[in-house]
This record gives sequence, C-alpha cells and structure tokens, in this order.
Amino acid sequence: MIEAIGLTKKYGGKPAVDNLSFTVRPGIVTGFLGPNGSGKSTTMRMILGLTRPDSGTILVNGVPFSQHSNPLGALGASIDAKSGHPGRTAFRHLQAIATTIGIGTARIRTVLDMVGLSDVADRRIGGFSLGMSQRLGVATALLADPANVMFDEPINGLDPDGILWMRNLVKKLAAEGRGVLLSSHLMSEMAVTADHVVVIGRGRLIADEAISSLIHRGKSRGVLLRTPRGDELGQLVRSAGGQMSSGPDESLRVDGMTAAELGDLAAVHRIPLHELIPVRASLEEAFMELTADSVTFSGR
Ligand SMILES: Nc1ncnc2c1ncn2[C@@H]1O[C@H](COP(=O)(O)OP(=O)(O)OP(=O)(O)O)[C@@H](O)[C@H]1O
Repeated sequence: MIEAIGLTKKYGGKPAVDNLSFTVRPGIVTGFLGPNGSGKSTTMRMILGLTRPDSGTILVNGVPFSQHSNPLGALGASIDAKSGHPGRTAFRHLQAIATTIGIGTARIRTVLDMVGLSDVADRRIGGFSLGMSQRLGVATALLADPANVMFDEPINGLDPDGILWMRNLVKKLAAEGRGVLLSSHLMSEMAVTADHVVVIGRGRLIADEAISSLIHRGKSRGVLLRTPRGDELGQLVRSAGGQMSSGPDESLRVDGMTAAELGDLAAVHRIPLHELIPVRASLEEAFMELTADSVTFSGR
C-alpha cells in the first residue's frame, strides 16, 4: 500500500503538486493519469524520496520509504527508462544494484527472464531501444520482489506486443497481491489495464475512483433508438419534454429522457422499439471533460 497525504510541491512559487492525497491499494492496478505537466512525475519522485515535498507525507506499507530497512523490497520503481551506465551490460546493471542489497545471481536471471531480456543480458544497455530499456527498468524494479511497484509511463516506446506484455505483467503483479501504480497520459490504455484511477490536473486531485464508475461521469450522448413509428414516438417524446433528432445510420436520437423513460413511454402507447441504446461519452472523452480546465499549452 502506498499512501500520499496532502502532498504539495512548488517550483518558483507555482504548485506542481497541490495538496494531493490518494492511496494505492494492494491487489489492484491503480492508474495515475493527467495531462502533460500535471505533476505525475513530481509525485512519483516524491514517493521515492528523490524530490522533497514542501508539505505532506508519503507512507509505503505504513512507513516512510526512507525508513524501510529494505526499501527496494517495499517499493520497486522504474521512473526513468534510460537510467543506468550505458557501457554496462544488462546483467552487470542489475548486478550492481543486486549486490548492494544482498541479492544473488539466480534472482537476476529470474527477473531478466520475466521481462524477456535473457537473450540480450550480455549486451551493453547504451545500445538498447526505448522498449528494451523499459523492460530493464521493470526488471530492476522487481529485483527485490517488492510489495509495491510503480512505473512511470511504462508503455512508452513499446511495440504492440510489448504493450500487451506490459499489461499482462502489471495485472499479474497486482493479482499476486502487490500495490501497483502506473502513470500514463492515455486514458485508453488505463481503461484496459487499471482497475482504479487517480486523475490529476495542475497538481490537484480531479478523480479517485474505479474505472467502471468513471465511465458514468461521461456526459450523456442521448439515447439511440429504432422504431417503425418514429413520427408518433417523436410527438410523445416532445410532449414528455424530450427532443428527438436523427441519429447515425438512420437511427433516431432522443435527448432529455433516459432509456428507461423512453422504453416505458413506447410500451404505454404500444409502439414497437427495435433498438434502444443509451450512449455515454467514452472513457477518453470522460477524461478530456474531467481535465479540460487543467490542460495548459503555454505552461503555467
Ligand atoms: N525540477 C523542476 N524545476 C522546475 N519546475 C519543474 C521541475 N519539475 C517539474 N516542474 C514543473 O512542474 C510541473 C509538473 O511537472 P511533472 O513533470 O511532474 O508533470 P507530469 O504530469 O509528469 O508531465 P509529463 O507527462 O509531461 O511528464 C510542470 O509545470 C513542470 O514544468
């Protein structure tokens, strides 16, 4: 479990992270979403103790990260895919970290295998693609078999196979009971990977909820229907306070009434309905609506 409580960090007087609180629970994948520059990396760096918050607290399994006797066993993170000495091989890179925490060669081989880098273990990491570097970052994070993991934009640079692999890996890590925090600026990716999302904009919390409930925040796009008696139903809809217009593909669209109200209205007047579909904004649209006020193109 990772708990961020009232985190604030200012740069040049401007808040990059502003009184932010959220919890990463064990056993589920938590997506950390926000437009570019919303404060995700700063928050992750504060969780790891790399950036000092101006105020607020971070607890990893109930204890500040720096106070863990085995910090890498409490939280494994990959927040900068291209870190590491370029002249070192993947194996030596992992070994340099492993020896400082008393981890042996067998575990290095295991994590290389988990991320699909066994065949390139003896190559220098300076020549790695971004996708290979992402995999190495994940291997590094998993070295000490941590209770929690945190990855910053882990699918950046991955090809479609790599994206699928990463998705399955993080779900497996959560299913094993770990807390998993993944940052992304793509709601579409989180929709298929995360169980829960924390959405921030301009450093502030905008939403902290299950993916399934976020979809219901999307604005209604009306109800689409098909009926052979459209004119008659249109009049009834208008008398009931709704509006009917043409929908896509020769369907009819009704706004101002729910699908249930429409179905009941049609039933009372014995008007057959061949289709009745409530349409909501997609998750991507819900995210855009949520963060619309937080997107800046010219800095703050
Ligand atoms: N070291 C720093 N010095 C000054 N300003 C900084 C520093 N680090 C971050 N910022 C500013 O803080 C804000 C949040 O940046 P941050 O990198 O945390 O956002 P982000 O959500 O991770 O964005 P991205 O998705 O683009 O990486 C931005 O306005 C950024 O310019």
